[in-house]
Amino acid sequence: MSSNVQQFPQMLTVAGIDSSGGAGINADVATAFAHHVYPATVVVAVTAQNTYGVQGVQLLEPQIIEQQFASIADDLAIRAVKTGMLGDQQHVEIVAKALANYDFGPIIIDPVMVAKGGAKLLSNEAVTAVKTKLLPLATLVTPNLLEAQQLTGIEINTPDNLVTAAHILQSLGAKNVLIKGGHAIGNELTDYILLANQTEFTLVNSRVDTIRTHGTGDTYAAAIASNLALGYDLVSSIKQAKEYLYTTITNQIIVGHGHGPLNHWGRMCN
Ligand SMILES: Nc1ncnc2c1ncn2[C@@H]1O[C@H](COP(=O)(O)OP(=O)(O)OP(=O)(O)O)[C@@H](O)[C@H]1O
Ligand SMILES: Cc1ncc(CO)c(N)n1
Repeated sequence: MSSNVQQFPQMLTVAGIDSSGGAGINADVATAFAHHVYPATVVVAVTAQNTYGVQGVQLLEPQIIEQQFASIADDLAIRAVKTGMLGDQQHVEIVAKALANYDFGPIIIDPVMVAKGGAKLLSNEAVTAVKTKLLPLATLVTPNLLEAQQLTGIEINTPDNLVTAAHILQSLGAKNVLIKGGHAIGNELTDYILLANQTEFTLVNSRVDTIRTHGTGDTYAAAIASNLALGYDLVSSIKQAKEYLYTTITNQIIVGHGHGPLNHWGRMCN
């Protein structure tokens, strides 16, 4: 019998595992597969979590995190990397050191701070490390409104403040900035993008009336990283990622009783 050999571009996610399968590394892996991209993983944290909230967090020992990076770098050909939940200052620093050391292609930093139910996924002290160690490495940083406020110290309550915050994130070293609007009030959600060449644009979509939005931020960043691994430029990677995300929100699946996960088969339902 003849065999079939195929090659898929490889991406890497550096984040936490969600036992309920909807966010973190689980969302990233599902997103990569849906894009026909092969996902490698560096596990930084294990969470006991469901659609109601986070019940437990365990950060892994530094040595096994460093070993995961080395194992991947020694063997795979990673074309894009994204980071998610990193936990505390020490782990942010370990990850930043590894990302500076190895060439995994474009670096998407999703500065995950708080889970949907309000549980902290990044300690307060770690915010400084994200600013000083991770943002200078970022090809793209993708904060939500609260994360953008924390990182810049700016209260984002007007479109002007939003633009100011994006420029501050650039001055901290992130080349491109995407501030997500999912936490805004109202039925129209706007993401604001400021590119390295100072071009700016927005992506606007209507809010889907659903509580099943567990893992939206992770999925968005993982879809951008997948598109970059496929060879798309940054702007089309962002736009296509947004479309992918929307299909996962509009085609709902029923898992759990709270903030349920997205539907990564969503594209096949349309
Ligand atoms: N109910 C919704 N309907 C449509 N789009 C949504 C909805 N909720 C979130 N989004 C979109 O998902 C993206 C991520 O939104 P958000 O600002 O909530 O990120 P996040 O807080 O990082 O997500 P997470 O809670 O997974 O960490 C945004 O582009 C936002 O417009
Ligand atoms: C492990 C993990 N990473 C990220 C998030 C944010 O969506 C979460 N809830 N859990």
